[in-house]
This record gives sequence, structure tokens and C-alpha cells, in this order.
Amino acid sequence: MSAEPLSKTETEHRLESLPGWALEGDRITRTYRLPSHFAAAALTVHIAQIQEELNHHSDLTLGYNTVALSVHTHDAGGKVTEKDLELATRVTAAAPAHGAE
Ligand SMILES: C[C@H](O)[C@H](O)[C@H]1CNC2=NC(N)=NC(=O)C2=N1
Repeated sequence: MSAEPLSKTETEHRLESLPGWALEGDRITRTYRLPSHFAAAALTVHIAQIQEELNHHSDLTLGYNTVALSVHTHDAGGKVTEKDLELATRVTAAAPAHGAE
């Protein structure tokens, strides 16, 4: 998968298909709200599994009942690449089963 930086325009266009995700500076971000702290912790572990599978890792923050992700590609100078969008796509698919909004 390409680790070439994507333009701001292209990134914003691709995020239209990823509800709740946003471009903040050179990172894509998303905060999920969960029905409980334990559900948030479980989603965090699931995301960690996905990140290990992809070998692509976000800054992942567990709150009381929230999980926040912030990610860009270090190997591309801290810019957004297809790898970040792939991670966002996988997490977007996994989150609803945890009761995430
Ligand atoms: C050596 C290892 O494959 C690399 O450091 C991987 C690990 N996880 C990563 N995560 C992110 N967000 N960007 C990277 O460039 C990256 N590279």
C-alpha cells in the first residue's frame, strides 16, 4: 500500500466516506462514545489488534466512555497516506459492534 502523502483535498474527499472522521492539521481523527468504560476499553483492545495486523498505529486515547484516535504516517513525514485511511476504514467497520457512536 502506498505511503505517498495525500493532498488535503483528496483526504477530505476520502473522509466523506468515513463518518465522524476529520482532518486536523496533518492527522485524521475520530472520537467514539461508548455505552460504558468497559466497552471503551474493549474497543481500544480491538483497535490495537487491527493496528498490529496493519502494522500501522494511531495515538489511541481511552477516556471514561470514549476512545479517541489520531493518526498519520510517520514513514511519510507525518502526512496522511492510504495507510491511515485503511486503518480508519477498518476501525469504522469494527466500532458499531461495540456500541460505539
Ligand atoms: C518499523 C515499523 O514497521 C514502522 O515503524 C511502522 C509502525 N507503525 C506505524 N504507524 C504509523 N502511524 N506510521 C508509520 O509510519 C508506522 N510505521
